[in-house]
Formats: sequence, C-alpha cells, structure tokens
Amino acid sequence: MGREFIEIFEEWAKDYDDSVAGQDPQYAAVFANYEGILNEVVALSAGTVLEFGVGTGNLSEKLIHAGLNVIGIEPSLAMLNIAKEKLPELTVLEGDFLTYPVIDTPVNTIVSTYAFHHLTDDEKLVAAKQFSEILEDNGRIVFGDTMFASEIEKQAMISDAKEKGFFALAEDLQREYYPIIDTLEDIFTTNGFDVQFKQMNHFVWILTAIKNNSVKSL
Ligand SMILES: C[S@@+](CC[C@H](N)C(=O)[O-])C[C@H]1O[C@@H](n2cnc3c(N)ncnc32)[C@H](O)[C@@H]1O
Repeated sequence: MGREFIEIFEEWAKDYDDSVAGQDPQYAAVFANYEGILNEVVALSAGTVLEFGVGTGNLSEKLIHAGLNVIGIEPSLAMLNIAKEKLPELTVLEGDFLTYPVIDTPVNTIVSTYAFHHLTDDEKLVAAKQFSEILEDNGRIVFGDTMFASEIEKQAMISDAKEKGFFALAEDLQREYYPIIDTLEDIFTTNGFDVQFKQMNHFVWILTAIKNNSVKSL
C-alpha cells in the first residue's frame, strides 16, 4: 500500500537533513527553497493538522511553532525515531497515506511534503476519498511535492538529469509515481475538492485542495 520505497528511507534517514540542505548535488534542485516550501505549507494550514510522511520532522517543527496541533504519520521507523528525538512533543504514529490508526480528533488540514508521489495514481485516488471522509467541512489538503505540468516536461527533466550525470535522480524520477498536474487535479475534484497549484522550484509545486462536498461520480 505505497510502502514499496520504505527501505530507501530506512537507509536515507541519517543523512536526510544534509540532503534537504542541498549537500547532495543530484537533489539540490529538488530541495531548492526547501525552507520556503515548508513555510508556505504552514501558512496555508489551520487548526488540527494531520501530517503524512513526516520524515525527520522538519515540517512538523514549523507547524508546532506556528501554534498548530499536529498529528504525524510515518511508515519508516528510522525516520520516525529521528522525528521523535528532535520533537518529543510531537505525536507521531506508525502508518502511511492509506493505512493509519483511527484519528479521533476532528482534522482541519492534511499536509505532506515530498511524499505523496509514493502512491500510484490509483492509490492517490483512494487516499483522496479517505481524506475527504476525515476532513471537517471546509477542511483542506496542502501538499508540496514533485509533479510535472505534462508528460513531455517530465521526460525532459529525466533527460536533463541524465545529461548532467545525475543518474540516481533520473532513476528516482522513473521509479516512483511523480504525477502530472492534470491527473492530480482530476483525482481531487472527483473527490469533492477545489484545487489550486503553485510552483515553488523546478520540481516542486504546492497543491491546495479545499473540500467543497460536491463529490462527483467517475
Ligand atoms: C522525501 S521524505 C520527506 C520527509 C519530510 N516530509 C520532508 O518534507 O522533509 C519522504 C517521506 O515519506 C515517507 N513515505 C514513504 N512512503 C510513504 C507512504 N506510502 N505513506 C506515507 N509516507 C510515506 C518516507 O518514509 C519519508 O519519511
């Protein structure tokens, strides 16, 4: 259920904060403006926030400092342990986008950064339906992640990575389920959300999906 990449994160956890700081040249463009991306997600969040794929807790930390009530979900125990060590006050539960403990608090915002692409498009559709069910009326989803304006642009970015000798990045872009923006728009509008996108760097956009309760049939 979208957990096929967890081994990568078990390995990456100890160096992950170096990568987001731009120290891995292959991922420098992906993590360009990382702090600004997290800050934008925080600025769009309100109330009780459910965060998926907390990783080492960098977004969680900013959400907590903004005075928000955060419940984190993370499938990699190596990542989860670092987040807990950094933020003993954070509630972080073992789970993933599709399978997680029952949340018995009303949720106003669902956030995630650099993680939703671990679900296939079919799984993203299932997840969007579940998000709609757990969000309060007028609740919202705010996701920052790599996505592409078109399949042509995605293929061009993969070719560009190969030309630069960034073979790990090129492989990652082909291995995981980085979506096309129109596909994401369909997934969320189908499940009763109004959707907007904002580009934050060459790879990452922020998707904001506000629940409007008009669920359409496929
Ligand atoms: C690239 S890291 C991003 C961490 C953090 N959100 C950030 O912005 O720095 C991706 C995170 O998503 C988690 N992840 C992988 N598959 C997932 C899934 N199916 N559901 C939720 N989280 C997942 C990984 O374990 C990892 O912690």
